[in-house]
Amino acid sequence: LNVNIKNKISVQSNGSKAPPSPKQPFFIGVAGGTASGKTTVCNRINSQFRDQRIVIINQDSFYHSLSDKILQKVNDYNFDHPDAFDTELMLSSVEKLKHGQVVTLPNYDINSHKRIEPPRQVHPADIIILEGILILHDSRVRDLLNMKIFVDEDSDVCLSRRIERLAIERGRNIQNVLDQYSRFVKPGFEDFVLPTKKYADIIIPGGGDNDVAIDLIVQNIRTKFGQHDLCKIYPNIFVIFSTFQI
Ligand SMILES: [N-]=[N+]=N[C@@H]1[C@H](O)[C@@H](CO)O[C@H]1n1ccc(=O)[nH]c1=O
Repeated sequence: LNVNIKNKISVQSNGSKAPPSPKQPFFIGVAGGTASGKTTVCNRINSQFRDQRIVIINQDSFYHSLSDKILQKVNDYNFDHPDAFDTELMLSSVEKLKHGQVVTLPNYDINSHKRIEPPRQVHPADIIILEGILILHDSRVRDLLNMKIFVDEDSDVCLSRRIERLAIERGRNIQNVLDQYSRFVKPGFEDFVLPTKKYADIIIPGGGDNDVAIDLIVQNIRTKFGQHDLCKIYPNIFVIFSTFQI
């Protein structure tokens, strides 16, 4: 075990003398079309980590509240455009979490299209997953992510899931769902979501059903955590090693 630890540290401390900084959260971005399987991917990753604290933050929480004026013509509102989101608030929230601060996130209600009470308190965690159709759109958000995932599902599968979810489960008028899809969701996917695929580190074909992809992602996070945990579990060895080095 000693040899193993020593090797790990020698790999770890490539010339860096200072003991490791307090562990920052590991940020994962999960983007992709609506109903592509993003939430399933997030939940399956979440279920693989019991000894780490994981928080999932939905980009949908950051939708701007709609004024009553816009609400009167909500069918003409484009929820699939980047400007529909309060990205500045999302950025400031992520920055705070990165520095170990507790944040208060808005609680957006998709039925009333408004932020409702109470807001959501989010405490810093070991792994923070940001999930949403346009998570990879803003370069400032991308720069904060340690891992960028794009969930790639066929559009017809996404549409059929969306009809099932919105019309069957939530009782929305199917014509209304199809109109919104052709006016906003499909063009929004092609203009804004699909172009962010090129920024992904990992593209998951078949979304949440892709066991191999999920396992590879979980293993990769574990190795990253391995490094992190080593610092956490053996901090004193780091000090000893760096003393000898000096
Ligand atoms: N319209 N439409 N689709 C958007 C978008 O594709 C999806 C993003 O998760 O949520 C949908 N969305 C978001 C906020 C809202 O108030 N209503 C709504 O339908």
